[in-house]
Amino acid sequence: MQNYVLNGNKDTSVEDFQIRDNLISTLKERFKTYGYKQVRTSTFEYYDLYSTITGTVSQDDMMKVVDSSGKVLVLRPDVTIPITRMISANRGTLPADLRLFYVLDVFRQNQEPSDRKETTQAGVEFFGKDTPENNAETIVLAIHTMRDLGFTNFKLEIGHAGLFKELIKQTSINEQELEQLQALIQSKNMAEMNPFLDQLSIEEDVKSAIRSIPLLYGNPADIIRQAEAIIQNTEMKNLLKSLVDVYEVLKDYGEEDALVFNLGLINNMNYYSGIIFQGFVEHVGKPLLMGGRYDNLGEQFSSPMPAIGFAFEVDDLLEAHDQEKLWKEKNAPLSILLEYDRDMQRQGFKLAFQLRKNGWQVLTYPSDHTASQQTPADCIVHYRGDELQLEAGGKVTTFNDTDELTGTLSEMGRDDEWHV
Ligand SMILES: N[C@@H](Cc1c[nH]c[nH+]1)C(=O)O
Repeated sequence: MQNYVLNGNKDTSVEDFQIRDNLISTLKERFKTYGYKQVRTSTFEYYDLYSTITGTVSQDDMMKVVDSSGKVLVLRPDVTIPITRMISANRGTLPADLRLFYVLDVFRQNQEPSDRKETTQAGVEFFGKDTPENNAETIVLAIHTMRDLGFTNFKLEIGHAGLFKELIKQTSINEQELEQLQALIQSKNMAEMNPFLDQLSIEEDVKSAIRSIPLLYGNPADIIRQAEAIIQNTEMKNLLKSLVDVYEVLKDYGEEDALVFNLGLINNMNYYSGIIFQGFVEHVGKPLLMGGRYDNLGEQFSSPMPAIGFAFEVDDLLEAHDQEKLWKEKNAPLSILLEYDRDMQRQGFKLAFQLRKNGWQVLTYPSDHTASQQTPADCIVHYRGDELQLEAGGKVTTFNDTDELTGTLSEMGRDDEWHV
């Protein structure tokens, strides 16, 4: 029989959803503490939005649909672009900094058929000037959130989209060669990169600067020193200086240990114009978060809109995390089975209402129900004509009134270790 399961499809079970939900709450709470407010953009967008602007998702990667009038639409392939469009169209020039976050599904057709086509991104976009403080604050938020998620062994790699672009300006290589070169740098494939560069007509010192780019990886202080050797002009000098400035601010946040400079870092999106970064966890080969400055994207809509942002890949975070328990048990409300005698039904429902007001999960059953139908719970409350009893941890306690019962349940609810 056909199983109708799409390649790369992932349904989410009750348990997985709980873990996912806790993870997302953790992200959202942290974003809010840095002043971010949640927004949402439409799932459907005009294909033209992505086909006419530069620095966007590759057209082959977009999932297309046709509406009833024959217009080609795409399922949201990126969030940064529509948010920038939305802000740029509504705000003209920004009167003040604007910090927005989102938790949204992103649809991309990957080369590998087994890859997910639908992923969830939890990200932030900070519309504000390119200053070391703004950039450092955004990076610190990424680090802070990684810590909240319980990751200890992670690194934030920092690079600059402009440095490489500036080097490329010194050459006359075409679009296709550039793509090839970027892929080689990204995979640090020196064995193929050297012969590839040799067959291009590029000046020797620029060539050797490009060659050293993938090697510029490591401790920020060391890399800053080494990078000076590849500087070709004042523009590049200023770009490097801007990275140093951000690094200096990050030191005051006390976060230098989480940082690595990677000047060979190339982010998939082409809209980045300045500092870029990615977050990695030990033993996981792909970045769990990526972001950077994209100061020129707004210009393609109505107005210039300097901005920086990043997004976590929620599905990858879930896979990477080996401490699922941490998320699973956090915030799980106390679950109560309330069994009432049929002639006490009205009072039973009233009690259930009171208990739910405390945020507990309450399931009600008449006391003559079949026990095998019962959903397991942390404890059982028996409400009989003359008695109010709590059955928990193998013990039965009798109460005089519902307030007394609620008091005991509150104590239990606070105790994380508590189980039936
Ligand atoms: N939209 C980027 C991440 C990002 C958010 N803000 C800036 N960059 C991506 O999908 O890779």
